[in-house]
Amino acid sequence: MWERSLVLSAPGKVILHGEHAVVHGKVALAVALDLRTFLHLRPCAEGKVCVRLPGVGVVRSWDTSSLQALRRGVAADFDESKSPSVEQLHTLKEFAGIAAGASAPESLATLAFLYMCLAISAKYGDVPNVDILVWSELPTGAGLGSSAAYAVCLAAALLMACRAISCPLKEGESTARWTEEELTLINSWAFQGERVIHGNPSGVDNAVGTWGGALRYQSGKITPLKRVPMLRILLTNTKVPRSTKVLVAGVKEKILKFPAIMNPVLDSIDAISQECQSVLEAMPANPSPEYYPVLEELFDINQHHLNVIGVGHPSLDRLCQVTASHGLHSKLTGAGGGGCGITLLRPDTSPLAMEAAKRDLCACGFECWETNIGAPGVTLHSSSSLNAEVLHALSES
Ligand SMILES: Nc1ncnc2c1ncn2[C@@H]1O[C@H](COP(=O)(O)OP(=O)(O)OP(=O)(O)O)[C@@H](O)[C@H]1O
Ligand SMILES: C[C@@](O)(CCO)CC(=O)[O-]
Ligand SMILES: [Mg+2]
Repeated sequence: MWERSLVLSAPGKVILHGEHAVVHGKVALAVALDLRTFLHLRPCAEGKVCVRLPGVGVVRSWDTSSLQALRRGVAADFDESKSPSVEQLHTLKEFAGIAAGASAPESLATLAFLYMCLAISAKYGDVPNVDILVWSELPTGAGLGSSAAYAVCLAAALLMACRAISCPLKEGESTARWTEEELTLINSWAFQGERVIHGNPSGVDNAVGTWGGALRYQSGKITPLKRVPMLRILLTNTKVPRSTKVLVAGVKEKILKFPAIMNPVLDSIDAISQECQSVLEAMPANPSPEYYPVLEELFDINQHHLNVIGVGHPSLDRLCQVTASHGLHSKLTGAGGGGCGITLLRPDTSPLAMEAAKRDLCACGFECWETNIGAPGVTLHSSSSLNAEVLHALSES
């Protein structure tokens, strides 16, 4: 029963290779991060739907009856296989008082919630009386899949509230996950949320948010990597804001303008992803340094390609130069244009060298931290299993 208060979470992601190219049918390799978005779901007694999104400054509530009426007005063709239409989004924007061309985080987050709430409930029953709070350990709009983690959490919560999927947490368990079939449904609705936020997503980010681990993604086909070695990755946030939607649209424009020049670059990125996959799958769990030169060279080549397709940024160039001065190799991750970069740490990278690199990166105004990759996908938590920080966020709400 979901009627009690529940907390669920989904991880962010790091794309090792294939960002942008994956939107055009090429291979991407992506891994789940140990930074998560959390959603607290509880029933709202007074016939209301309440949403609080402190990360983007949204506190909204609507009468369930007004959403039900709105749904009747736009619902005819809601389906998880159909893109949200311009007309549907226009109607939802008018209802929520969002300006036509608004692209601010709070507008997109509200629109994605409204779309998913109406579309999911249109398919599975009435608009549920829910109170939803979302908060995140992920920086918003920095290339770590915050939009997908948000959409995956919303999809799982709303599907549970509409009883389209089970509540898998048993008495005495601290965490639980859904069946493959249920995860497939969560993923397909999360993709719709990503469509509202991104325009034309490939689906790789929501796939990682749903399944977690490390995977290869191509045109909707999700293949878990056979073996993933313990990779140490330094994440650096340049703190330069950017929008995935705008960057993805810019790449499309460039491909249309210079197809003979850009398509070979996308093919080369595809080959990089495939080469990287072969290397990773051949590496032992605790790899020795001899595997690293190839991985480092692939980072360097891909970073040049990403600059060619127009998603670089001076802050990312700086990040690469600073780490190179410490013998480390970096590339942007996610949509680029600012946001985050990843630096490959070798097993023989000394703590001293890493501290020196971190100090120089921080001196540029960047924030950096070492991460663990391969985290679990969307998960339901019992309140006793939540860590102190999560409980604190809950008690503040
Ligand atoms: N915690 C959150 N609460 C509500 N909305 C969020 C949250 N995190 C992200 N979003 C939504 O996602 C948008 C950011 O998505 P965007 O795709 O541009 O960046 P990203 O997902 O962090 O990076 P990338 O897509 O490159 O991995 C925000 O504008 C907001 O609408
Ligand atoms: C830039 C992009 O390839 C990754 C964003 O994390 C967009 C997408 O795949 O939807
Ligand atoms: Mg995103």
